[in-house]
Amino acid sequence: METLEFQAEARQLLQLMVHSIYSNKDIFLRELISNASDALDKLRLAKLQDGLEADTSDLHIEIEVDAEARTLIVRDNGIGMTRDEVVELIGTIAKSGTAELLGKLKEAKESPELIGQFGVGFYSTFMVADKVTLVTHKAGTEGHGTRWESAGEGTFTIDDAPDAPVGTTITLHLRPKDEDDALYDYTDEWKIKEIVKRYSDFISFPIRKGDETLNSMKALWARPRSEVTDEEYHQFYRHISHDWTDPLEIINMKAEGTFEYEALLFIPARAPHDLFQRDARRGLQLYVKRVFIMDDSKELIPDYLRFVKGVVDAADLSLNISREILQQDRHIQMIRRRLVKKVLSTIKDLMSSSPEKYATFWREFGRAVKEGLLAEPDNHKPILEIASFATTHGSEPTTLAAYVERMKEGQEEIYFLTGESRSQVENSPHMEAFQAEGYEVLILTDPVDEVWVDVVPEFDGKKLRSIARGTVDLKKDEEEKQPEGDFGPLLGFLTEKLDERVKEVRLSHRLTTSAACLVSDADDITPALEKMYRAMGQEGPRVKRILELNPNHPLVAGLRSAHERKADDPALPDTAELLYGTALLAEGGDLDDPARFAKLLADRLAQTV
Ligand SMILES: Nc1ncnc2c1ncn2[C@@H]1O[C@H](COP(=O)(O)OP(=O)(O)OP(=O)(O)O)[C@@H](O)[C@H]1O
Repeated sequence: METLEFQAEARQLLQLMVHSIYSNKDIFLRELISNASDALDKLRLAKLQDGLEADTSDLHIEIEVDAEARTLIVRDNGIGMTRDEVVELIGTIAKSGTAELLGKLKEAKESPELIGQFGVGFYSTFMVADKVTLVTHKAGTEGHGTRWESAGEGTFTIDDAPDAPVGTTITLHLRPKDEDDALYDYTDEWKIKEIVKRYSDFISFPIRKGDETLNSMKALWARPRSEVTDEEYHQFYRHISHDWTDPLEIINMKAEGTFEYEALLFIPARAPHDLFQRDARRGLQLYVKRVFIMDDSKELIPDYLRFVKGVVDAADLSLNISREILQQDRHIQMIRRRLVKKVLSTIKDLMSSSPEKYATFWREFGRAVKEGLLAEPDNHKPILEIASFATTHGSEPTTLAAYVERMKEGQEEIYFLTGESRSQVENSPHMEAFQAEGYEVLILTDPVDEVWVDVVPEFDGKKLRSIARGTVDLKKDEEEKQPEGDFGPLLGFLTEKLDERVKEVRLSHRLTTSAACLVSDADDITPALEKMYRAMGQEGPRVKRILELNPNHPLVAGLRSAHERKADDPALPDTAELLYGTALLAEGGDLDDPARFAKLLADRLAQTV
């Protein structure tokens, strides 16, 4: 027999379990049944796909209690574990995010939703037991099995188990019952029945106690929606998603005819902590004729809808289907298209039927959904229809349809400005004329916004237009206040002086109070995008922008007269640089040489005091 130590993080998590932070301790049984069900799925699959020799004629889960000895046993005849697997899977928790979870748990005392998000699984047994024994024998291995035992403190023991049958048996040595602490008598037959019915009814293998089968085993996705309670759906959602919070929306689909499939999808109520982590688990579960085939099937749902959870059960696929074949399978691609369509239309329906749910959805997942504008050009329309954006119109986000409805007479384009934050965008000089003239501007501050706006040309026939690009002329029909004097020579002079930084200096129609601003040419990439490419390691040529001057600003008017009086005034090039630097700072940009700018400014200020 060997005594081993739990890994540090596992130990901390166990501590939390022993000193029970959960108010609901019943769920330990759900976790054990869930693991057993997975093990049964795996055995059936190993036989089917890898030709493992195993008896799968009576796959089941068995529960046994002994009131006197105060033990509860959960047994399965599934895949089992090797000794190494036991040590690794049960003794360590190298799951990503565990450290983060522990940090958060320390702050919040009662936080089942946090635990649910990470799934402590097997360790939850220590809420109700002061000793846990696990005996297991891996299918397909000769010789003895393995016995693992722990009191949930620092260590566990591991030993040979000579006569262990294939599968896993877990014995809980129950703590004394303490109903004030929601610790019930888990040897009580009624309690066991109640828990199984509530949490595990849909499990597709029989859960037996004595001669009785406690669960109905009905595949939830095959039952008509009207016959399934929300509670049943929610438990199933937990089983497949390990998310404690109830889902926001449930989607049933059934296709008959040439290619039959059923799907049960869930839109979660909040984003998982790893939504934007590349290595996160994603994808749906794939079944073929009620037989579990694989988890995390990415082929069934595009990346931008990676938060959708659920099951697809296809009738006409081969049980031997591999991931490689899935990727090319025509039927799978068709199912995927239908699922996308259904998810998008469900969200669209939410917008009118339940605006609150929609708002939650967009807050949690909008950033991911917008990636779809890049990935699926064919779906621009349905994606834009369910999108909403911050706007200068008010503090609530707006849909594009609502924006279009509010467009001023004569306005033909949808205006937007990208930036790092709402306040930066709102205070940008580019905004001035639009605000002064009462045009609504969308405020786009997610990194993905910089990118999709380049590939989406229009919505509802209206062009999407960055107000920091190209020329603007908001007062087409009105008589414009003509600036006094001829700016030609000054503009020529500045264009030459600032040649390394800008491609042109011209007069602006978009400024009302600022002296100057920088704009991109209509077809050039924006500085933010340039920065993103650089951050990804792609060096490109720096794209020069255009400096626009406000002819009605005293500084610009003064500059014009100064240049007129004395074109070779040595102070003028410095002023040009200051003007450029100020414009860059105003939009939140970075100066190339801040020290030089500060010196120029200080020298200039010194002359005025
Ligand atoms: N009855 C069992 N038969 C075979 N393997 C098991 C069994 N119970 C647990 N395991 C193995 O131990 C691993 C850890 O189990 P645990 O319940 O701690 O986490 P999990 O099931 O992976 O995660 P979650 O609880 O979030 O589903 C499982 O992934 C599985 O590989």
